[in-house]
Amino acid sequence: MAGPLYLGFDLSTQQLKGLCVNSGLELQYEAKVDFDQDFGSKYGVQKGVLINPDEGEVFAPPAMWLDAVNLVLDGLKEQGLDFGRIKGLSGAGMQHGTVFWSADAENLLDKLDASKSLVEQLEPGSKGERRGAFAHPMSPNWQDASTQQQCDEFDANLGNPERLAAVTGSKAHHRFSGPQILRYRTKYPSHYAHTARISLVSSFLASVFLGKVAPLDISDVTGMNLWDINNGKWEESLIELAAGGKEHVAELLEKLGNVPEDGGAAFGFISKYFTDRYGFAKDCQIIPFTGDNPSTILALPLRPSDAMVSLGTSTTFLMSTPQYKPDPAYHFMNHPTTPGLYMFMLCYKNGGLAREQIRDQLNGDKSGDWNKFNSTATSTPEVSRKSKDEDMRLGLYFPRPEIVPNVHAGQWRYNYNAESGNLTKISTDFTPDDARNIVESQFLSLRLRSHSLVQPEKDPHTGTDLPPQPRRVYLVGGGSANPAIAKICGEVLGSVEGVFKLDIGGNACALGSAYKAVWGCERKKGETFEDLIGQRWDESKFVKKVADGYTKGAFETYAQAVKGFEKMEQLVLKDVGGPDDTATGGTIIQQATAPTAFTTITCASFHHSALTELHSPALSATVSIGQYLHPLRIRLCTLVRHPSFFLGSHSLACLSPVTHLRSESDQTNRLEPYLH
Ligand SMILES: Nc1ncnc2c1ncn2[C@@H]1O[C@H](COP(=O)(O)OP(=O)(O)O)[C@@H](O)[C@H]1O
Ligand SMILES: O=C(CO)[C@@H](O)[C@H](O)COP(=O)(O)O
Repeated sequence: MAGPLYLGFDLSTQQLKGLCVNSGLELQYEAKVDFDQDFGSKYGVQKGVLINPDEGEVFAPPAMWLDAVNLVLDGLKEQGLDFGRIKGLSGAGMQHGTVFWSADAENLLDKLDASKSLVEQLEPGSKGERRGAFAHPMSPNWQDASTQQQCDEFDANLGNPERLAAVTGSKAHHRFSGPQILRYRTKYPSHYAHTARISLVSSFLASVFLGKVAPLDISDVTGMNLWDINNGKWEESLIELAAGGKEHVAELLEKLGNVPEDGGAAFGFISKYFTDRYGFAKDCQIIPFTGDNPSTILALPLRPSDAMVSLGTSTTFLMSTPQYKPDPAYHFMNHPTTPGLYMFMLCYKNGGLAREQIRDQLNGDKSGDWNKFNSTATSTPEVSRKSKDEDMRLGLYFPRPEIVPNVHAGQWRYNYNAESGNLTKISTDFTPDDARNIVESQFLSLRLRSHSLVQPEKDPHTGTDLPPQPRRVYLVGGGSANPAIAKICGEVLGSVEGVFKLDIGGNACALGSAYKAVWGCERKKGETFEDLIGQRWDESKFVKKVADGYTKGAFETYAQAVKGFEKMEQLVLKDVGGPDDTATGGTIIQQATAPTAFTTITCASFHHSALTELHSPALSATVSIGQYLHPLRIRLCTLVRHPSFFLGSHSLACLSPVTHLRSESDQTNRLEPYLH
C-alpha cells in the first residue's frame, strides 16, 4: 500500500507551482502554471502583473490565481496523482501582497460547487458594486512603489526608520502591507468599508483550500510593518495609523484576524470543493501557508551559519539565525516554524534582469545564451586587476530602481585604489569586464550587509582558523544553474564547505512548503522542523556541490573590495541622492522664469531637499530629477501637502515660481525634464 503524500504550492509573481513529496521528502510530482502564458490574454498581465505607472502601482488580480489553482491541480491529476493519498498540504505566497475579501467571501468559499471553476463562483466579474468574494479586484504586488507618503508616515510614527525596524523587523517599505492598507483605505474608502477580511497572498491561498478565511502566518505577518516581533502582537500605534484613528482600531484588527503562533498546527481539513472535484481525502489537513522567502529556507535543514541565495528575477539572501539584530538596511522576520529563530533577508529588485542586460550586450544579440558571459566572467581577473598595484574595477548595475541601497535606476563604475582608498569615476559605458564585475557587485553587496551574521570558522581539512564567513552557501532559483556565477559567489562570499545547489533549485520554495506539510502532519509532540527534516534528509540525493567556497587570496582581495564597494555606494547616494537623501551637487539644467500661473514640471523623482526649500517663505523650488516616473509619483504625494502645489496627471502643478531645476550631472541628457 502506497504511503502518504504531501503537497506544497508556491504562488509567486509569475507562476503557481505545485509539487508533491512522500514522507521520505522525495519529489513525486510537480506542475506549474505560467500567468503570462496561460492567462496573459484573459487578464492582460505581463510578467504576472498589471501596472499603473502614473502612480507607481503594480498589482495583480486574485481571480487569475484562482484560475491557476484549478489549472495546477488539473495538471497534477493528468500526471496520475492520486489526491486521496494527500494527507496534508501547505504553500507559500509572494510576500507583502494584500488581498481584500468582501463580506460574502466566507459564504461563497464554504458553498463552492465542485462542478464549476473557482473563479466563476468567487469572482463572477460583477461591474460597479462588487458582489463576489473580493472587496477590491486587485492585490497590490511586492513590486508596487506607490506608498512613499505612507512609508514616511510609518517611519515617523515610531520616531524613525531605526525604531520601526527594531519593532517590526523592517523600516517602512513601499510593498509592505501596513503602508499598503493605509493607502487602500484612503484611496478606496468604500472598498475598505466593504472589506470584511484582509489576507496576505499566502493566507489567501490557504483560505481557498480551507473553504474559509485562514489566519495570517506567524512569519509572513512580519512582512507588514504592523507586527511587534519582540512582543508577538500587533503594534497598536501602527495599527491606529493604518486604521485611521483609535476609534477604528478594532475594525482593522477584525479584518486582519488572529495570528496563531504555531506554524505547524493545522487550520482544519480541506474544503468539500476539493474532495468532490479532485478526490482529496476528507481528512487532508491544511497546514499554515507562509511567505515565499520563509518557505524557501524550509527546503533544507538550514543551519544558523548557512546562507541561501535565491537567484531569481530578484535576488534574495536568506539566513536562519537565533540573533535578532534589526537594521533599516535589511529585514528580520519570524522563522516560519521555529520560535526563537529569525529569518534574516536582503531583497534586491535588480538580480537576473541586470545580469541578462550585460549578457545581451556582450553577445550583441538577444539569444539568451550564457556561454560568452560565463567564459568572460571566469577569465577576467578578480575585480579586473591583473596585479596588486592596479586599481580594482567596481560597479553598480541597476536597470530598475533598487531597494538595497534605496536608489533610482542607473549604472555607475569606479576604479578603486585599495592602498589609498581613492575612488575614481570611470566611463559608464559597457565593457566586457562588466560580466565579472556585475556578479562581483551583487555578491559584494551581500557580503557587506551580512558580515555581522557570520562567524569565524575552522578549515574542515586542516582545522586552522578562518575569517568570518558562511559555513555553506546554497544557491536556488533560475540563476543557480550557472557555474560561473556559483564560482564567483564562492570567491566573494567564501563558505568553508563550498557552494551548493538544491536538486530542484528552481522550485525550492514549493519544496519548502511541501516539507512544512510533512512536518505539520507527521511531527511528534515537541519535534522541531529542523529535527524532523534533518533526520529524513538525504544529503547525497538532495544537494550537490557546484563550486568551491573560501579561496585564500581571493577572499582577502574581496575583503578590500568590500571597503571600496561601501564607499562607492555612499558616493553614489551622495552624488545622485537616494529617494530619502538630501541631494547635493546637482547641476542646474534649466532656469525657469517666474510663471504667472501654473508651472508644470514633468520629471522623475523629487528628493527631500526639495521639500525643505519648498517650505521656505520665498517658495523657490530646488527639484532633484531622477530617472523614473514611479518615484516621481511617490514624491509628489508628499510634495502636494504644500498648498502651493497640487498633483496633475504625470506632472506637478506649481503655483509659485520655480527658480531652478537640477539633476545629477552625469544623467542630464537621459532625463529630459522640461517646463511647460
Ligand atoms: N543558466 C543561467 N544562468 C544565469 N541565469 C539564469 C540561467 N537560467 C535562468 N537564469 C535566470 O533565472 C531568472 C529566473 O529565475 P526564477 O527563479 O525562475 O525566477 P522567479 O522565481 O523570479 O520567477 C531569470 O532572470 C534568468 O535570467
Ligand atoms: O518582496 C519580496 C521579498 O521581500 C520578494 O521576494 C517577493 O516575495 C517576490 O518573490 P518572487 O515572486 O520573485 O519569487
